Amino acid sequence: MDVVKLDQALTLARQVADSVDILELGTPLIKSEGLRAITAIKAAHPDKLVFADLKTADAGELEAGLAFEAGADLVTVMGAADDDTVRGAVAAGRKYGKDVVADMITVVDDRVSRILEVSKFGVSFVEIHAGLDEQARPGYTIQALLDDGQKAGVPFSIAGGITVETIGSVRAAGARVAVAGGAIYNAKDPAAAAKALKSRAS
Ligand SMILES: O=C([C@H](O)CO)[C@H](O)[C@H](O)COP(=O)(O)O
Repeated sequence: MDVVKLDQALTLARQVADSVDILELGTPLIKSEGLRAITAIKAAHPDKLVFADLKTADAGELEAGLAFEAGADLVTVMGAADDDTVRGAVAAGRKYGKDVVADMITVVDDRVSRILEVSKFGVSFVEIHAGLDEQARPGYTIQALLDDGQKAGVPFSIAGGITVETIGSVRAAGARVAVAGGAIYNAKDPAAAAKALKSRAS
């Protein structure tokens, strides 16, 4: 949910809840509304996994711990961060019994090697991710993300402009989680868009 107001996020979450397993709070939403957004979404949807896309770049244990205290079930730490930042976030995950995901956004050169390194630090999975700015460049496709997921051979999610046309290939590549943002929140009918994505992913 890359909306920036909590009320928008609560509305969106309610619209799509029947079709999603995880509610992910995008980084802009957390920056705009703070950790209270995590608490509010979890309170409204206690049956869903709440994923706080912190994209932590430093102080991994501290930041991940703050999000877990607020109610997050999963948080992201930057895969490009210092090894000890990733390890710190994983330590917080172990303390709270929750999951840490290494977001591989910005890791482009030799991404598979870094995926294999961070996987050894105990993250639950890696997110192979092309951010909104990378997606906006001409010629962008999701294929390079899928190829690296298959090459790495470790649990992974894909984020990078997944659509109803591409979500089947994400599943076929073996992804554990498909993260869909704009395909849902930019749709005229987010509930119908989420339902269509789910039907193509199952
Ligand atoms: O993580 C994301 C981005 O960096 C802004 O927070 C997006 O939520 C993620 O890329 C999924 O959104 P779409 O790419 O629009 O599907």
